[in-house]
Amino acid sequence: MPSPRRSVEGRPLGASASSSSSSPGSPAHGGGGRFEFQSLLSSRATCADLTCARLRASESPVHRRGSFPLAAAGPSQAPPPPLPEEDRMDLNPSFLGIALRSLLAIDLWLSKKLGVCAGESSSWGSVRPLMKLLEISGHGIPWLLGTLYCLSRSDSWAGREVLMNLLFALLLDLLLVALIKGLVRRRRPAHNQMDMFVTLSVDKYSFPSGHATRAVLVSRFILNHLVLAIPLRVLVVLWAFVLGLSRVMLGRHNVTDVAFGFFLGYMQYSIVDYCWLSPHNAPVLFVLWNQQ
Ligand SMILES: CC(C)=CCC/C(C)=C/CC/C(C)=C/COP(=O)(O)O
Repeated sequence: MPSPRRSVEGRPLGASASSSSSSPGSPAHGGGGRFEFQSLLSSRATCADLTCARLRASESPVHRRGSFPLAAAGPSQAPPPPLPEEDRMDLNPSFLGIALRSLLAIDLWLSKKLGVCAGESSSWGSVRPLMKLLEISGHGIPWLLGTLYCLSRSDSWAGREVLMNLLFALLLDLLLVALIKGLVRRRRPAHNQMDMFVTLSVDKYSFPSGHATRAVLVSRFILNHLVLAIPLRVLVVLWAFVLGLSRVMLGRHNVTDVAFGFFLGYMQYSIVDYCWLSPHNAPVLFVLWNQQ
Protein backbone atom coordinates (compact mmCIF):
# COMPACT_ATOMS: atom_id res chain seq x y z
CA MET A 1 0.00 0.00 0.00
CA PRO A 2 1.39 3.44 -0.81
CA SER A 3 2.15 5.51 2.23
CA PRO A 4 0.25 8.86 2.35
CA ARG A 5 3.33 10.57 3.84
CA ARG A 6 5.19 10.18 0.58
CA SER A 7 3.08 12.81 -1.13
CA VAL A 8 3.65 15.40 1.60
CA GLU A 9 7.32 15.13 2.27
CA GLY A 10 8.46 15.16 -1.30
CA ARG A 11 10.43 11.94 -1.00
CA PRO A 12 12.40 10.69 -4.04
CA LEU A 13 10.39 10.83 -7.19
CA GLY A 14 12.18 8.03 -8.89
CA ALA A 15 10.81 5.24 -6.71
CA SER A 16 10.82 1.97 -8.55
CA ALA A 17 7.89 1.64 -10.89
CA SER A 18 7.85 -2.05 -10.23
CA SER A 19 7.62 -1.58 -6.48
CA SER A 20 4.36 -2.80 -5.06
CA SER A 21 4.04 0.41 -3.01
CA SER A 22 3.90 2.71 -6.06
CA SER A 23 3.17 0.95 -9.22
CA PRO A 24 2.44 3.12 -12.26
CA GLY A 25 -1.18 2.42 -11.86
CA SER A 26 -1.34 3.35 -8.22
CA PRO A 27 -2.98 6.64 -7.13
CA ALA A 28 0.31 8.28 -6.14
CA HIS A 29 1.79 7.66 -9.52
CA GLY A 30 1.16 9.75 -12.59
CA GLY A 31 2.61 7.15 -14.88
CA GLY A 32 5.88 7.37 -16.79
CA GLY A 33 7.90 7.13 -13.57
CA ARG A 34 6.68 10.52 -12.29
CA PHE A 35 4.61 11.03 -9.17
CA GLU A 36 1.72 13.42 -9.36
CA PHE A 37 2.44 15.27 -6.14
CA GLN A 38 5.17 17.20 -7.93
CA SER A 39 2.57 19.24 -9.74
CA LEU A 40 0.43 19.58 -6.64
CA LEU A 41 3.18 21.28 -4.69
CA SER A 42 3.13 24.23 -7.05
CA SER A 43 3.49 27.58 -5.31
CA ARG A 44 0.88 28.89 -7.70
CA ALA A 45 -1.38 25.92 -7.11
CA THR A 46 -5.03 26.66 -7.17
CA CYS A 47 -7.14 26.22 -4.11
CA ALA A 48 -8.51 23.04 -5.60
CA ASP A 49 -4.99 21.66 -6.11
CA LEU A 50 -4.02 22.37 -2.55
CA THR A 51 -7.17 20.75 -1.28
CA CYS A 52 -6.33 17.69 -3.34
CA ALA A 53 -2.80 17.66 -1.95
CA ARG A 54 -4.12 17.68 1.59
CA LEU A 55 -6.57 14.96 0.77
CA ARG A 56 -3.79 12.84 -0.66
CA ALA A 57 -1.86 13.25 2.52
CA SER A 58 -4.68 12.36 4.84
CA GLU A 59 -7.05 10.09 2.99
CA SER A 60 -6.75 6.35 3.02
CA PRO A 61 -5.46 4.75 -0.16
CA VAL A 62 -8.94 3.36 -0.73
CA HIS A 63 -10.40 6.85 -0.79
CA ARG A 64 -7.60 8.15 -2.91
CA ARG A 65 -8.16 5.44 -5.43
CA GLY A 66 -11.70 6.63 -5.78
CA SER A 67 -10.73 10.28 -5.94
CA PHE A 68 -8.40 9.99 -8.88
CA PRO A 69 -9.95 7.87 -11.54
CA LEU A 70 -7.46 9.07 -14.13
CA ALA A 71 -4.47 8.04 -12.09
CA ALA A 72 -6.09 4.74 -11.31
CA ALA A 73 -6.79 4.10 -14.96
CA GLY A 74 -3.40 2.49 -15.43
CA PRO A 75 -0.09 3.05 -17.19
CA SER A 76 -1.70 3.46 -20.58
CA GLN A 77 -2.87 6.96 -19.55
CA ALA A 78 -0.74 9.85 -20.80
CA PRO A 79 1.44 11.27 -17.99
CA PRO A 80 0.56 14.78 -16.82
CA PRO A 81 2.74 17.45 -18.40
CA PRO A 82 5.67 18.39 -16.15
CA LEU A 83 5.38 21.79 -14.48
CA PRO A 84 7.94 24.48 -15.26
CA GLU A 85 10.75 24.66 -12.71
CA GLU A 86 9.59 27.97 -11.24
CA ASP A 87 6.16 26.54 -10.44
CA ARG A 88 7.50 23.96 -8.01
CA MET A 89 7.61 24.72 -4.33
CA ASP A 90 11.13 24.81 -3.02
CA LEU A 91 11.10 22.18 -0.29
CA ASN A 92 14.74 22.73 0.47
CA PRO A 93 15.26 26.51 0.63
CA SER A 94 18.87 27.56 0.58
CA PHE A 95 20.68 28.89 3.60
CA LEU A 96 20.93 32.25 1.85
CA GLY A 97 17.16 32.34 1.30
CA ILE A 98 16.47 31.64 4.97
CA ALA A 99 19.07 34.21 6.06
CA LEU A 100 17.56 36.88 3.78
CA ARG A 101 14.01 36.19 4.97
CA SER A 102 15.14 36.36 8.59
CA LEU A 103 17.01 39.61 7.97
CA LEU A 104 13.92 41.08 6.32
CA ALA A 105 11.73 40.06 9.25
CA ILE A 106 14.17 41.58 11.76
CA ASP A 107 14.40 44.71 9.59
CA LEU A 108 10.62 45.22 9.56
CA TRP A 109 10.27 44.50 13.26
CA LEU A 110 13.15 46.81 14.27
CA SER A 111 12.04 49.60 11.94
CA LYS A 112 8.53 49.54 13.41
CA LYS A 113 9.99 49.60 16.94
CA LEU A 114 12.27 52.55 16.09
CA GLY A 115 9.56 54.51 14.28
CA VAL A 116 8.79 56.44 17.44
CA CYS A 117 8.20 59.78 15.66
CA ALA A 118 6.12 58.41 12.80
CA GLY A 119 3.10 60.47 13.88
CA GLU A 120 2.17 63.24 16.29
CA SER A 121 0.53 60.66 18.53
CA SER A 122 3.55 58.33 18.52
CA SER A 123 5.52 57.82 21.74
CA TRP A 124 8.13 60.44 20.71
CA GLY A 125 5.69 62.49 18.64
CA SER A 126 6.78 65.71 20.36
CA VAL A 127 10.25 65.56 18.74
CA ARG A 128 8.79 65.06 15.27
CA PRO A 129 9.22 68.77 14.31
CA LEU A 130 12.91 68.56 15.23
CA MET A 131 13.30 65.40 13.12
CA LYS A 132 11.62 67.18 10.20
CA LEU A 133 14.07 70.04 10.54
CA LEU A 134 16.87 67.50 10.36
CA GLU A 135 15.17 66.06 7.28
CA ILE A 136 15.39 69.44 5.52
CA SER A 137 19.08 69.72 6.46
CA GLY A 138 19.73 66.62 4.31
CA HIS A 139 17.30 67.40 1.50
CA GLY A 140 18.62 67.66 -2.06
CA ILE A 141 17.24 71.13 -2.81
CA PRO A 142 19.05 73.15 -0.08
CA TRP A 143 22.30 71.35 -0.90
CA LEU A 144 21.98 71.96 -4.65
CA LEU A 145 20.93 75.60 -4.27
CA GLY A 146 23.59 76.23 -1.61
CA THR A 147 26.33 74.77 -3.81
CA LEU A 148 25.21 76.78 -6.85
CA TYR A 149 25.10 79.95 -4.77
CA CYS A 150 28.61 79.38 -3.36
CA LEU A 151 29.88 78.57 -6.85
CA SER A 152 28.52 81.85 -8.14
CA ARG A 153 30.25 83.73 -5.30
CA SER A 154 33.54 81.88 -5.39
CA ASP A 155 36.48 83.92 -6.67
CA SER A 156 39.25 81.33 -6.46
CA TRP A 157 40.08 78.50 -8.82
CA ALA A 158 40.58 76.08 -5.95
CA GLY A 159 37.20 76.96 -4.41
CA ARG A 160 35.45 76.62 -7.74
CA GLU A 161 37.02 73.24 -8.34
CA VAL A 162 35.83 71.87 -5.00
CA LEU A 163 32.32 73.27 -5.46
CA MET A 164 32.08 71.99 -9.02
CA ASN A 165 32.87 68.52 -7.73
CA LEU A 166 30.35 68.87 -4.91
CA LEU A 167 27.73 69.75 -7.51
CA PHE A 168 28.74 66.72 -9.57
CA ALA A 169 28.53 64.54 -6.42
CA LEU A 170 25.03 65.78 -5.55
CA LEU A 171 23.75 65.19 -9.09
CA LEU A 172 25.34 61.74 -9.26
CA ASP A 173 23.68 60.91 -5.93
CA LEU A 174 20.22 62.00 -7.14
CA LEU A 175 20.65 59.95 -10.31
CA LEU A 176 21.87 56.75 -8.63
CA VAL A 177 19.29 56.85 -5.85
CA ALA A 178 16.45 57.47 -8.34
CA LEU A 179 17.73 54.61 -10.50
CA ILE A 180 17.92 52.12 -7.63
CA LYS A 181 14.59 53.23 -6.15
CA GLY A 182 12.98 52.75 -9.57
CA LEU A 183 14.51 49.29 -9.94
CA VAL A 184 13.89 47.94 -6.43
CA ARG A 185 10.49 49.63 -5.86
CA ARG A 186 10.34 48.89 -2.17
CA ARG A 187 7.38 50.63 -0.59
CA ARG A 188 7.91 52.96 2.35
CA PRO A 189 6.87 51.54 5.74
CA ALA A 190 3.12 51.41 6.31
CA HIS A 191 3.40 53.73 9.34
CA ASN A 192 5.02 56.54 7.28
CA GLN A 193 3.04 59.73 6.68
CA MET A 194 3.87 61.04 3.21
CA ASP A 195 4.28 64.68 4.25
CA MET A 196 7.81 65.28 2.98
CA PHE A 197 9.14 68.56 1.61
CA VAL A 198 9.38 68.48 -2.25
CA THR A 199 9.81 64.94 -3.57
CA LEU A 200 10.43 63.31 -6.94
CA SER A 201 8.10 60.61 -8.24
CA VAL A 202 10.51 57.79 -7.27
CA ASP A 203 10.48 59.05 -3.69
CA LYS A 204 7.37 57.03 -3.04
CA TYR A 205 9.88 54.17 -2.80
CA SER A 206 12.17 53.74 0.16
CA PHE A 207 15.25 51.72 -0.89
CA PRO A 208 17.79 53.25 -0.50
CA SER A 209 17.35 56.33 1.67
CA GLY A 210 18.39 59.38 -0.35
CA HIS A 211 18.96 61.35 2.83
CA ALA A 212 21.33 58.66 4.13
CA THR A 213 23.35 58.57 0.89
CA ARG A 214 23.59 62.36 0.82
CA ALA A 215 24.52 62.56 4.51
CA VAL A 216 27.51 60.22 4.10
CA LEU A 217 28.52 61.59 0.70
CA VAL A 218 28.50 65.20 1.87
CA SER A 219 30.18 64.37 5.19
CA ARG A 220 33.04 62.55 3.50
CA PHE A 221 33.32 65.41 1.04
CA ILE A 222 33.48 68.04 3.78
CA LEU A 223 35.92 66.05 5.92
CA ASN A 224 38.26 65.61 2.94
CA HIS A 225 38.11 69.10 1.48
CA LEU A 226 37.53 71.52 4.33
CA VAL A 227 39.99 72.22 7.09
CA LEU A 228 37.91 71.91 10.24
CA ALA A 229 38.66 71.75 13.94
CA ILE A 230 38.15 68.33 15.56
CA PRO A 231 34.87 69.24 17.33
CA LEU A 232 33.42 70.35 14.00
CA ARG A 233 34.55 67.15 12.32
CA VAL A 234 32.85 65.14 15.04
CA LEU A 235 29.72 67.23 14.56
CA VAL A 236 29.70 66.48 10.82
CA VAL A 237 29.90 62.73 11.46
CA LEU A 238 27.21 62.97 14.14
CA TRP A 239 24.93 64.91 11.78
CA ALA A 240 25.19 62.16 9.17
CA PHE A 241 24.49 59.42 11.69
CA VAL A 242 21.56 61.17 13.38
CA LEU A 243 20.08 62.13 10.00
CA GLY A 244 20.11 58.45 9.02
CA LEU A 245 18.59 57.39 12.33
CA SER A 246 15.91 60.09 12.04
CA ARG A 247 14.72 58.54 8.75
CA VAL A 248 13.74 55.38 10.64
CA MET A 249 12.37 57.30 13.64
CA LEU A 250 10.15 59.36 11.33
CA GLY A 251 8.89 56.10 9.83
CA ARG A 252 10.17 57.11 6.39
CA HIS A 253 12.46 54.11 6.03
CA ASN A 254 13.32 50.64 7.21
CA VAL A 255 16.71 50.13 8.83
CA THR A 256 18.12 48.35 5.75
CA ASP A 257 17.19 51.33 3.50
CA VAL A 258 19.34 53.57 5.68
CA ALA A 259 22.16 51.05 6.11
CA PHE A 260 22.41 50.57 2.34
CA GLY A 261 22.10 54.36 1.90
CA PHE A 262 25.14 54.87 4.14
CA PHE A 263 27.08 52.29 2.13
CA LEU A 264 26.04 53.81 -1.20
CA GLY A 265 26.92 57.34 -0.07
CA TYR A 266 30.35 56.10 0.99
CA MET A 267 30.91 54.48 -2.41
CA GLN A 268 29.63 57.56 -4.24
CA TYR A 269 32.27 59.71 -2.61
CA SER A 270 34.91 57.21 -3.74
CA ILE A 271 33.60 57.53 -7.31
CA VAL A 272 33.67 61.33 -7.14
CA ASP A 273 37.18 61.28 -5.73
CA TYR A 274 38.29 58.90 -8.47
CA CYS A 275 36.75 61.02 -11.25
CA TRP A 276 37.75 64.34 -9.64
CA LEU A 277 37.00 67.17 -12.09
CA SER A 278 39.77 69.71 -12.52
CA PRO A 279 40.72 72.41 -15.07
CA HIS A 280 43.13 69.79 -16.48
CA ASN A 281 40.70 66.93 -17.16
CA ALA A 282 37.52 68.97 -17.66
CA PRO A 283 38.68 72.40 -18.92
CA VAL A 284 35.41 73.05 -20.77
CA LEU A 285 33.39 73.00 -17.55
CA PHE A 286 35.64 75.52 -15.85
CA VAL A 287 35.96 77.84 -18.83
CA LEU A 288 32.19 77.83 -19.35
CA TRP A 289 31.56 78.63 -15.70
CA ASN A 290 34.14 81.46 -15.82
CA GLN A 291 32.37 83.05 -18.72
CA GLN A 292 29.12 83.33 -16.76
C1 LIG B 1 17.89 68.78 -10.08
C2 LIG B 1 16.86 67.98 -9.39
C3 LIG B 1 16.24 66.85 -10.12
C4 LIG B 1 16.53 68.28 -8.13
C5 LIG B 1 15.54 67.52 -7.32
C6 LIG B 1 15.81 67.70 -5.87
C7 LIG B 1 14.85 66.87 -5.08
C8 LIG B 1 13.42 67.17 -5.11
C9 LIG B 1 15.33 65.84 -4.37
C10 LIG B 1 14.48 64.91 -3.56
C11 LIG B 1 15.14 64.68 -2.26
C12 LIG B 1 14.33 63.69 -1.47
C13 LIG B 1 13.02 64.06 -0.96
C14 LIG B 1 14.84 62.45 -1.30
C15 LIG B 1 14.14 61.38 -0.57
O1 LIG B 1 14.95 61.00 0.50
P1 LIG B 1 14.63 59.68 1.29
O2 LIG B 1 15.65 59.66 2.40
O3 LIG B 1 13.26 59.78 1.82
O4 LIG B 1 14.82 58.56 0.33
